[in-house]
Formats: sequence, C-alpha cells, structure tokens
Amino acid sequence: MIALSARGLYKDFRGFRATNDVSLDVEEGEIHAIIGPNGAGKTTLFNLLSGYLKPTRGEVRLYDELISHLSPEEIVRRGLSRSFQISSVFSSLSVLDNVVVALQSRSGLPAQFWRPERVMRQFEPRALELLEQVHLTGLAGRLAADLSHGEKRQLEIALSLTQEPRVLLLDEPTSGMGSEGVARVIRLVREVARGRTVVLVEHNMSVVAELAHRITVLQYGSVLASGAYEDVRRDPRVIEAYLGEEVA
Ligand SMILES: Nc1ncnc2c1ncn2[C@@H]1O[C@H](COP(=O)(O)OP(=O)(O)OP(=O)(O)O)[C@@H](O)[C@H]1O
Repeated sequence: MIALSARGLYKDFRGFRATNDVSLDVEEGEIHAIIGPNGAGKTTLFNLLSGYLKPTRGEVRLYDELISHLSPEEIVRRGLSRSFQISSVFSSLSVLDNVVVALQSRSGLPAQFWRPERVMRQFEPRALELLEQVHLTGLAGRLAADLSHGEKRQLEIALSLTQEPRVLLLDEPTSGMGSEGVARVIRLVREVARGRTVVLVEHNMSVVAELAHRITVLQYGSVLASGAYEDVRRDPRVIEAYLGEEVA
C-alpha cells in the first residue's frame, strides 16, 4: 500500500524552479530517505509534502486522499506530521510540559498557558508514555533549555508523536550531532518507524545506509534516481552527482 505519493510536483519561486516534475511513492511501513546536494530541493519537497508550500502544479496524496490543497494543520489531522530543522521546543518549559502542551493543543482545547493545572495534568500519563518512547523519561522535569542538542531532537520527535502520525517526516534528524547522538537517533528512528511510515531528509550517508529501505536522490529540483538503497548507491549518475567515493 502506498502511504504517501507525489505526482508531477512543480514549485516555482519567481521564475526559479525549485521542484521540477517530482513524483514519488512511499510505501506503508518503509523508511524513505530524500537525499541530494545542497540546494537540490529537499526542503522545498518536504514543505510541499507537508502543506507548508502549495505546489505550482502537481499533487500529493496521503493514503490516496488528495492533501496538497489542505493547510498544514489539516494535513496533520489526517495523519502526516513533521519535525522541523528549526526547533519547535519551548525552552522555558520543562520537557514534560512541552509534551503536555502539544497534547493539549492537539486535543482541540484552546492553547492557553493559564489553563488550570488539573486540566493540563490529564495529559500527563500520555506525555510520560511518549517520553518513554523517546528515552527521555529521566529528563521529564528538566527545563528544555538545558537539554543537549541530541536530547532536543528526541523531544521534537516526541512532540511529533503527539499527533499520532501514520506518516512522520523528519528533517535532518541527526544534524549537528556527534557520533554518540547519531547512533542514538538511528535507534530511535528505527523504533518510532515500527508500525509507521517515515520519510527523512538526511545528509549523513552512513545514517541513510543504516536506516533507509529506499531513497530518492534529488538534483536541481528533479528526481535523479529512486529505489532500494543498494541499487541507487551503485547508479553511476548518482555517484557522479552526489555520493562520490563516500559510499562507492
Ligand atoms: N522561498 C524561496 N524563494 C526563492 N527561492 C527559494 C525559496 N526556497 C528555496 N529556494 C531555492 O530553491 C532551491 C532549493 O532549496 P531547498 O532549500 O529546497 O534545497 P535543499 O536541498 O533543502 O538544500 P540544503 O541541503 O542546503 O538544505 C535553492 O536554490 C533555494 O535557493
């Protein structure tokens, strides 16, 4: 079953074509990596898939339902959630309260920080479950500002999971991390991918090699190659354009 698909996507910015006839199928349950050199159009494609940009032409479907005309919030409600390269964490709140606030805003109750404690506390058990999933239980009481970079990424994944997504988009989940953090995120992505479809933009090729079932390589806004990691990494056009000796 195809969880997420794009057909003939184009995005033009004042005459500059950042996305050029991109078609893509992501199967349910797979981890799909989108890679490509700087400026290849990865972020633009992510924005198109998650509704933050509207395509100039083409369409995006989530489980066969057309979503490319919907707002990001409506797309989230249909089961596609996305983490950002730029942190969406509230630094002045504790780790636990970040997740509580995210659960509260998903519940449809208006986001009010002066909401009575007892209303907020009803979200705590679920928040603690999510923190356990991302291995942050021990840091629940810590101020988010005091988390390490890697821990913040773990918290961001927990925030995305509050939406109970069927499809999760992760924007460079290992960016700026040391090898220990990278190994932790690889494990975590594998765990959250159980029973879920994951699409990630990732620069670190060893992360892609470890995680991705299939990859799509972008170049100048177009799909250069797409398929199983093992096949794509041997594609001479891909080696020439991007991968080089790193994985060849
Ligand atoms: N809002 C915009 N207006 C004009 N040009 C844009 C806009 N957004 C992106 N671009 C251009 O589109 C191209 C693709 O950018 P994009 O950020 O999608 O690439 P990327 O593959 O994510 O790059 P990186 O790996 O550096 O993050 C770039 O040339 C960029 O300058």
